[in-house]
Amino acid sequence: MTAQLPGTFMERMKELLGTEYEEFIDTYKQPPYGGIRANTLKITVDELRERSPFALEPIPWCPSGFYTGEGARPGKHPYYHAGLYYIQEPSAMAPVELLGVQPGDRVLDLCAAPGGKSTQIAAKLQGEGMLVTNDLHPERTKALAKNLELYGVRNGIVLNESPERIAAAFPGFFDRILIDAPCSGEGMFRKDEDMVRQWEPGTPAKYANMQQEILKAAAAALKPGGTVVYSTCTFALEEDEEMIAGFLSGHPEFSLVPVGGTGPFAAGLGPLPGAARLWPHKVKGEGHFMAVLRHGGSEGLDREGPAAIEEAVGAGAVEAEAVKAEAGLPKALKGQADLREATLSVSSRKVAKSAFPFKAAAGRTDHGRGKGGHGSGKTGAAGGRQAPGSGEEASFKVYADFIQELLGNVPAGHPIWFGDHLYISPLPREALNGLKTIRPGWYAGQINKSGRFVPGHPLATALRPTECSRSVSLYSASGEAVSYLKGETLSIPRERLSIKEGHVSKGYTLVCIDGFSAGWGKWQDGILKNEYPPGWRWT
Ligand SMILES: C[S@@+](CC[C@H](N)C(=O)[O-])C[C@H]1O[C@@H](n2cnc3c(N)ncnc32)[C@H](O)[C@@H]1O
Repeated sequence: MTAQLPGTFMERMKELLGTEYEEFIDTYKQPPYGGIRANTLKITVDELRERSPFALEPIPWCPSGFYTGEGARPGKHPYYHAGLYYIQEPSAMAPVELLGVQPGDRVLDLCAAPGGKSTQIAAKLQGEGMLVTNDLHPERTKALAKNLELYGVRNGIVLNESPERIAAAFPGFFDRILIDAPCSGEGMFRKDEDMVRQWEPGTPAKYANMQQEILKAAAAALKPGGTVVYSTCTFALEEDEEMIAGFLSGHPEFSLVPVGGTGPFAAGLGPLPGAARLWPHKVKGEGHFMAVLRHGGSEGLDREGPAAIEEAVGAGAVEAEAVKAEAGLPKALKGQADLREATLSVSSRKVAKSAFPFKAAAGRTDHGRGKGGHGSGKTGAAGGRQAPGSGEEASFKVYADFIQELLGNVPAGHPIWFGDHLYISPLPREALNGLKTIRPGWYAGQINKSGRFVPGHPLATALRPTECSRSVSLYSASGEAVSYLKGETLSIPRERLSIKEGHVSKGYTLVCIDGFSAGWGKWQDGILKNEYPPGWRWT
């Protein structure tokens, strides 16, 4: 690295590390490590390993993560554009591994942009349960939303809120919360020299104040018995062990799950050996700190809360059980009869029309085909834009007919209309009322001026070719995949299409790269018209 490390920082590290200091400081002479993580929503770890165009070496703390080595350019391969892997700094893959996410969980990622850890959480959820992902900075939520779309996440909601407002809307709601805290970034100095330039001796204290507030909000949004993982990419004690020690002393209902000193994780410093550190002179990765915090809610309390709802939904005995289970619902839903809809996981199944109680919007929308090509604008406060209209049933029918032909079923979830744009959400609209919502769910598409349903790009990226009545696979090795990603029209003979029995060859076709969905095309008479959005194209 060329930037000069701040003297105060070096002095402090000498004090922290003692005899290890020389070894630590030598790491700044080496380049940072690069990594990718398999997106297991689309590809298995073994398959990625077999197909990878560059050498992969496993990362010890993340079963789906790999070092890519020098010379690899993972961002310049069609597989990146098909969302098969996320490019991520190796140490940054550790916090989500400690969060213990299971399919079906309700997970909140409070400081999420640009979405590295959110996409990792989504892969662990495997489409079941929900991910509410948030960032305070509006500009940064654009990349967050785009990453959820690129990686084929169906059950994600993107917010642009303060943690306090999220906690107020969702008290005691989430099973697991990740706080990948804004921090002074000392652990990233080798990778990001701008962080060195921005650092001042008072920077850690400035962030510590923010971190305290975020932890407080997370504690309020967590359900009894739930887990919070707090992580930073800094070495400063006041943002790491001291921050967590302070939190624990003010929140006796939480305890630290000891992970430091096990496997690849070094023990935490000073008062908190059970917290975990990744040191750049001990592992192949940048500096990271992690603490796993468990709420000690009693099993009994937990059973009366959200877990009881999940169970009731699973058993199909919904109506009677749901009434008991109000405790774990978002505030906006308390007192509502239809608790069932709050807990449906987003998996493919037939949905009765009566399961969609929300009105289609008759109002204006900012979801035109903008840069992202599929409604990339902000939706505004959920519930604020949509005017109840009489067109709900008609709009839904247009969508349902289209999607039934395309997929053979109607994906489960709550339809949320913004103008003519439809999202399928893991939560009902009311749960998001008053919150700045960037993406209320999986973007399905829009009704155009001619009254036809036009499928959105994120609908395609989250589908498997076997789900779709028409698909075509392009070869990454031949150059045709890159032509598609550049937006070119392709000649594709009918024999290359996979068409399900009873379906015609003409129409929207899922375009795949070596069998992995990448976007839409419209096939007719040997020509595949390109529907890959302009803002996503290969340049
Ligand atoms: C370390 S970065 C997150 C990286 C992200 N988790 C990932 O894996 O891609 C911290 C993020 O916190 C956001 N942030 C800063 N203050 C915040 C606050 N008070 N509440 C929520 N997010 C905040 C920043 O905009 C930044 O995107």
